[in-house]
Amino acid sequence: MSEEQGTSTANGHGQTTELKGYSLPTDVLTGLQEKDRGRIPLVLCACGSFSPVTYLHLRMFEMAKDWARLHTNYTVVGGYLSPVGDAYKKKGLAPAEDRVKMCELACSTQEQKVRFLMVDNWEASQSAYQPTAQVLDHFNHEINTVLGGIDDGTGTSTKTPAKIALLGGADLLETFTQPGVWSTADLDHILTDYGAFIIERAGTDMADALQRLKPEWRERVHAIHQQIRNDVSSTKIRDFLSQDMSIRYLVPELVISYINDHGLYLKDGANGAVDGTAAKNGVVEIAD
Ligand SMILES: Nc1ncnc2c1ncn2[C@@H]1O[C@H](COP(=O)(O)OP(=O)(O)OP(=O)(O)O)[C@@H](O)[C@H]1O
Ligand SMILES: O=C(O)c1ccc[n+]([C@@H]2O[C@H](COP(=O)([O-])O)[C@@H](O)[C@H]2O)c1
Repeated sequence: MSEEQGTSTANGHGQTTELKGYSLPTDVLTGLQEKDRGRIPLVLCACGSFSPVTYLHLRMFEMAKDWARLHTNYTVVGGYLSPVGDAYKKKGLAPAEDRVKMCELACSTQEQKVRFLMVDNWEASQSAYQPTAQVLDHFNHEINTVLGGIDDGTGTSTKTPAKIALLGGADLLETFTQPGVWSTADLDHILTDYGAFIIERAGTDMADALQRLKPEWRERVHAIHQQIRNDVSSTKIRDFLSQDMSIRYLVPELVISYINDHGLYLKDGANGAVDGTAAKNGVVEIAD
């Protein structure tokens, strides 16, 4: 994790802390290729707990990438997992440092030639909770202002602005209309200025969730059906771990090793770590 600098700035939502030495990872952010001429570069940003990251989290990017290529004028040039910070305090949340590390290990399993996924630790490193609108503003700033955009593929080093969009599952979409969860101003900003790519999820009626949105927001949502359904969830993974059941082929092998080495998700029965504290260093507390 990056070291905090001590200065903090308020930017209309909450506090963000400037992180000393922070820079957005861009190692596998690609430029537009010759074949993409005329298309708009798209950067997908998935915000979530990732406690732990699963193969479905990685697969969401593949589904959205295919969908964008087949049904839109966008081309995905990069994807970011942005694990939420410890201040989120959701049940089952392992420490942010561990969740970032597990996401990095998961991304390291990508095949060299087709790599486009990265992990950004900016959100996870903040001591204050960062609303998703603010996280998307962060990505927009880093990619379109700091980097100046994406190489447009003309061979002239000219850059073109990238579209930044939120990537998530249908359960996230469902929360958009649940009272008291999101601020209307934030949703308006997220959907009007960025847009969302939403993956169908078992247990959520995506059509109904879409119908509940204001029409002007609905048209900013790309709703993607899972053609091969995968119902894995981090909750189920934590559940399996707490019962000493196998999670092999649901979670990348390197992530499984990390969980075992750090004794994560063994505490408090089915829901694993509570309030951001995981059972660490093999010290296991069994719930009654
Ligand atoms: N099986 C799935 N199908 C579709 N979307 C998914 C699936 N698993 C996770 N997602 C989406 O991935 C994003 C980040 O996931 P998150 O970390 O919240 O995982 P989760 O499995 O929902 O976690 P938990 O079980 O701890 O609530 C969310 O937008 C979520 O909707
Ligand atoms: O910004 C908001 O107001 C907001 C409201 C609800 C959820 N979110 C984000 O949505 C993500 C939900 O993750 P999870 O694991 O709780 O499904 C997480 O990144 C939260 O920060 C964000």
